[in-house]
Amino acid sequence: MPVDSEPLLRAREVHKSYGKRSVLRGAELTVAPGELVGVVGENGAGKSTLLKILAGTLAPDRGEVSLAGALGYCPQEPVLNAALTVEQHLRYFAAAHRLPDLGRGRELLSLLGYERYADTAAGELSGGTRQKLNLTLALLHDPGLLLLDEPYQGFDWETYLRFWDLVEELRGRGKAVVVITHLVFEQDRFDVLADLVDGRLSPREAAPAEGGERHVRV
Ligand SMILES: Nc1ncnc2c1ncn2[C@@H]1O[C@H](COP(=O)(O)OP(=O)(O)OP(=O)(O)O)[C@@H](O)[C@H]1O
Repeated sequence: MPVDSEPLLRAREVHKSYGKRSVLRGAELTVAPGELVGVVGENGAGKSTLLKILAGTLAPDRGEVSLAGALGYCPQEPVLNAALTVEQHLRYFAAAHRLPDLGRGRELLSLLGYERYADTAAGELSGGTRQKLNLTLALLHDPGLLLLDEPYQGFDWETYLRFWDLVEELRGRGKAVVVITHLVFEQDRFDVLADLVDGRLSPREAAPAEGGERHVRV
């Protein structure tokens, strides 16, 4: 993706405190179409807080976040209705997004390998399958930007690999993906690793894109 393409996300000078605990102190991030950004940092560094602010579910004390286009957000804790089945969740979210049909939802069920749970209530799903539903709902309306807070927690290995295939497919269509990750071994998948230290993001070495330069614009 050319470095001068219009960003899908731009966060400037984001500050956030919980009481006296100052968590974010001027975090900045810019994400371009097709980019895959990993947010890393110690436990408690403020990664989830940052993602909530980027997603608009938490207000910053100060700073600015601008988004271009539709957003998909997968929070760490699935926000599901225990009494509704997987299929009912798809219907509910498809209606909220005014989608014409459940085609994409069914495709994601198949891609993530949990079609057999379509008629199971969310409250009866395993943790990993609940997470698959969480991810499906974030992806349902085919957003341009995805914010994923440790999206593969509880995934078995095959699903984990399918998840990354899905991310590559999204990137191939110009979608940008921001993922909070703890897994050191997967960090060479990212274009940019944004390390959250002392409330600010700084670029960390990530694997160079094959045959080309890498654009680090944190
Ligand atoms: N609602 C809240 N009220 C008070 N303090 C909070 C709240 N949410 C988070 N914190 C505190 O803010 C800090 C950052 O939390 P956050 O969950 O954003 O970190 P994180 O980097 O995502 O952590 P982890 O890697 O453990 O998931 C922590 O010290 C946490 O205890």
